[in-house]
Amino acid sequence: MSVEGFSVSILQNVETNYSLVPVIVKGTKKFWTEKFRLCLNLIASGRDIVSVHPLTLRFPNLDFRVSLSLSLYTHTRRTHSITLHHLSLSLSLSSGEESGKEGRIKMEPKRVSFREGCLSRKAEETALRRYEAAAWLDSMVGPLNLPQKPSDQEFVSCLRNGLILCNAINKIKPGSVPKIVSKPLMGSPANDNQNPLPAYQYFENIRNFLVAVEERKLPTFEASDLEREKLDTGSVTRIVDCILALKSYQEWKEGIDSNVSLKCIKSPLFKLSVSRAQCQMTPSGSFVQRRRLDLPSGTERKKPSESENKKTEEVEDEVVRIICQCLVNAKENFNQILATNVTSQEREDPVKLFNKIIISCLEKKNNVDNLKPYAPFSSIEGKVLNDIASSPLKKDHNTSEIDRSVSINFLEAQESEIRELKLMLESVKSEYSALHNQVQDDYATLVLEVQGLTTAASRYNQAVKENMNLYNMLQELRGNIRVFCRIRPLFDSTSRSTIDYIGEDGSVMVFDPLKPQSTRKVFQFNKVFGPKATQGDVYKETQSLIRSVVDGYNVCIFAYGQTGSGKTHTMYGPSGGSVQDNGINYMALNDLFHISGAREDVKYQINVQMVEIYNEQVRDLLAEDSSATRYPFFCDNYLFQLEN
Ligand SMILES: Nc1ncnc2c1ncn2[C@@H]1O[C@H](COP(=O)(O)OP(=O)(O)OP(=O)(O)O)[C@@H](O)[C@H]1O
Repeated sequence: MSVEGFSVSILQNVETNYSLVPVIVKGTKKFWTEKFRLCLNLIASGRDIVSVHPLTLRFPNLDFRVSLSLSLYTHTRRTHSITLHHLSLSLSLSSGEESGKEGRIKMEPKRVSFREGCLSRKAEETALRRYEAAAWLDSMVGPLNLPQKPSDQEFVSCLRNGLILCNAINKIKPGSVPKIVSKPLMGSPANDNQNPLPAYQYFENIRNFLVAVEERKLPTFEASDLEREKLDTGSVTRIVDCILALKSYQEWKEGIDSNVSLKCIKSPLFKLSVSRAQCQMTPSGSFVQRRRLDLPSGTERKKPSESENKKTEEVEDEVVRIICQCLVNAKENFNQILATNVTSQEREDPVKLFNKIIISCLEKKNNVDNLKPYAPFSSIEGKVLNDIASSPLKKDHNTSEIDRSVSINFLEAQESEIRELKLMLESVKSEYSALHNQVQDDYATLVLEVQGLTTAASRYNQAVKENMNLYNMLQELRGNIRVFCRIRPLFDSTSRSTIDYIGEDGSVMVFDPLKPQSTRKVFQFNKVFGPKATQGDVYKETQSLIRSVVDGYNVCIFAYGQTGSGKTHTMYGPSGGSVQDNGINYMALNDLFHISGAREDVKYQINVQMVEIYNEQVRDLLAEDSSATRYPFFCDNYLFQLEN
C-alpha cells in the first residue's frame, strides 16, 4: 500500500503473524514522525493488539540515523496470553547520498508472562516518558547536556535548580515566572552540580514554577520530589507527568500538529484542549464559537458575559484537571486494576479490557465527589458541565465523571434487575423442570398403559380368531351335513304309532302296528326328536350353524318329508301361534340380526328369499306379481333386503 509517497509494505510473517514494514527513507523529521505514526496505525489495524506503546522516534543528528523503539503487546485468544514484542528499527543512512535506501523494521518477539509483561511495560513506559520529557526540554531551552537516555538521577539533577523548568514555562507563556533566580547570592557557589545553588535559592525557582503550573490547572509535583534524598520512581513520574503536560499545553497553545495529534491521541481531554485551542485561533475567538466547536448548540441561546466566560473557563479547567488526574491514577494503578478487577475473559477483548480499566478508575469515590460541587450549577457553568457530560465526545470514551456517575447508577439498577430476573429465571427453571419431570412420568405411564392395551387387544383379536376357527372346526367335526328326524304327534289318539323305539344316539326303530310280529327296521340319524319335542328343542341343534353364517360359512337348513309330516310346522310354526311356536326360520333370523348387530367392526347385508317347490315347480312366495312367481325369477326386484 502507498501513503502519500511513503512506501509502506506490510508483509505477513506466518510464524509470528507480525508485520515487516520496509520503508524508503525520504523527507524531514516531521515527515517521518507523522509517517511512522501512520505506519504504526497500519500495523495495529486489524490485529488483536492490546497496546502499542510507546512510540519513540529519535533523530539524534542530521545524517538521518533513525531508530525506532516500539513495544507491541498482542493478545493471543487461543492461549489467553499477552505477549510483549520488541520491535526495533535501525537505519544507518548518510545525509543525501543514501537517501532512498530501504530500511526494515526487525521483529524480535519475546514471550513473557502477563504480569512480567505489565511490569516490564510500565518500567519501559516510565523510561520512555522520561526520555520524551528530556527531549522536549532540550528542544525548548537546551542544550541540557544530557545523554540520549538519561537516568532518573541525571534527569532530576538537571532540573533541580529550577532554571530549565522556569525558562521552559516562560518560553511557552512569557512572564509566567516573573523572576528567575539564576545566579548564586554573594558567597554562594556558581551553579549546577559543580557549584549548586543553595537549597533556598532553587527552591524559590521550583516554587514559582509550580505556582505557574498550578495556575494553568496542569499536573504538578512537590518541590521535595526534586530533593536528592527522596528521589524515587513516584517522584520522577510526577515530575515527568508535569513536564509532558506542559509539553501538551505548549502544543495546543501553538496549534502544532493539531491534526496529527487529534488523529493519534484519543483522549477527550486532549480533544477538548485542541478544540479550545482552535477556538482561540479563530479571528473572533468568541465564546459562542467555542461552544459550536465542542458542545451542543443548546448553549448558544444566551451570550454570556465576560465574567461568565471566565468562570466557565475555570469550571472547564477544573473538570479537565479532575479528569486528567483520574487518567493519571488509572495509569499508575494499571497493574493493580489488571490484577484485581480484570478477568481473563475480559483480557481477551482489548475493548472490554480498556473499558474495564477506565470504569475501575472512575469508580473511585474521590473522582465522583470532586465533580459534585459543579453539579448544581444553574447558569452557563451548569450547562457547560451538562454539555460536557452529554457531548458525543464524552459518550464515545466514557471518561466524563458526570456521565459516569449516571452510568454507575444505571448499571446498579440494571444489575439489581438482572439479579431479580435471574431469581425469577431460576424459579421458572425449577418449575419447568418439575413440570417436565411430571410430564415425562405421565407420558411413560401412558405409554405403558397403551402398550398394555395394545397387547391385550392384540391378544383378544387373536383369541377371537382362534375361537372362531375352533368353533367352525367343531361344526365341521360335528358334520357338514346333519340329518335330524322329527316325529309328528298323532292326530288321532286311537291310532297306533309306528315308532317302536327312539335311541339317544339318533337311532329309531319302526314297525307295522298291524303286524307286531313283523320285522322291525332301524334308521340312524344325527338326532331324533320325539313327538313331544318343542320348536326350541329343534332349533337348539341348528342354532350353532347361524354363527357360522356370520363367520362367512354357507349354511342350508331345509325340511324334507311326505305331505302332512310337519315340514311347515317345523320351519315356520303353526299359523296364529305364539312366539314360542315360531319355527326355525324366525329364530334363525333373530339370531342372525343379533349377532351381526353385535359385531360393529363388520357391516352385514342380509337378503331374504322365499320359494316353494310344488309339483316340481318353483314359485316365489314373496312376489307381488303372480306372473313373475314362476321360475326363473331371480332378479333384484324380487329380493328383499333386510338391513340391520
Ligand atoms: N310337531 C307337531 N306338533 C303338532 N302338530 C303338528 C306337528 N307337526 C305337524 N303338525 C300338524 O300337522 C299338520 C300338517 O303339518 P304340516 O302342514 O306342517 O305338514 P306338511 O309337511 O307341511 O304338509 P304339506 O307337505 O302338505 O305341506 C298341521 O296341522 C300341523 O299343525
